Amino acid sequence: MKKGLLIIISGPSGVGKGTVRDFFMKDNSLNLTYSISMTTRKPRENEVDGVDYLFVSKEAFEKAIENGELLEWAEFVGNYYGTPLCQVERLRNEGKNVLLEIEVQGAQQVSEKVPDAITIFMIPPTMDELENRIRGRKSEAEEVIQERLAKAEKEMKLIKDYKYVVCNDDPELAAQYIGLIVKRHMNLAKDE
Ligand SMILES: Nc1ncnc2c1ncn2[C@@H]1O[C@H](COP(=O)(O)OP(=O)(O)OP(=O)(O)O)[C@@H](O)[C@H]1O
Ligand SMILES: Nc1nc2c(ncn2[C@@H]2O[C@H](COP(=O)(O)O)[C@@H](O)[C@H]2O)c(=O)[nH]1
Repeated sequence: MKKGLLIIISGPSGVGKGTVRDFFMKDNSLNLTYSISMTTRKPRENEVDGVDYLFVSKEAFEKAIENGELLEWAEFVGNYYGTPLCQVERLRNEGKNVLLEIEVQGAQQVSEKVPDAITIFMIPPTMDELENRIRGRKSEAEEVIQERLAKAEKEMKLIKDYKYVVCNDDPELAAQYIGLIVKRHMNLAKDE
């Protein structure tokens, strides 16, 4: 069986990665599975352990790093985030296309380890709109919003490291575009 594709989506916090994902994950023809990350961040009100993230303690996360259980990991605004390696490998070996929604340092680590990973950077129409979205979500305290916005300015400079850039103006259109990117690479893989 052919190994599944590895797709990375990065983009500043609040750009709408999760919102757009909800649209394209409905398309079964993309054969996509979402890789559930591990994090030390506290769950938001609507988040479920084992669905949105594996919520763990700092100690458990550091143990996972020590044991080599993570494909990549990074610290983002005071918390650890990482991708469990065995989950990604198992799913890809089953022929599933695996989606990682991770920030830029993690994306860089994965690109080095898996050079044929498909990298997509999601941008907002404007930075003011990014601020509106992150504030509109009402999930972070003011101090955290400020930190995330400052981080976003730095992350935007790394667009050049990604193969594709998708602007999330309309989430359905952005999802369609991501679907086309995945289909293109599925067709290329078929011909290999
Ligand atoms: N195209 C869009 N137009 C207007 N609002 C949007 C759009 N896409 C997403 N949003 C809104 O922006 C907010 C942030 O979206 P979302 O939580 O999906 O971002 P994210 O990139 O996954 O954030 P994070 O990386 O912090 O988890 C949400 O309130 C969402 O409803
Ligand atoms: N390097 C990694 N980054 C990750 C992972 N899972 C999520 N993220 C990114 O972290 C920020 C913040 O996420 P939030 O849920 O607290 O808003 C965002 O850019 C995510 O894409 C991961 O496993 N590794």
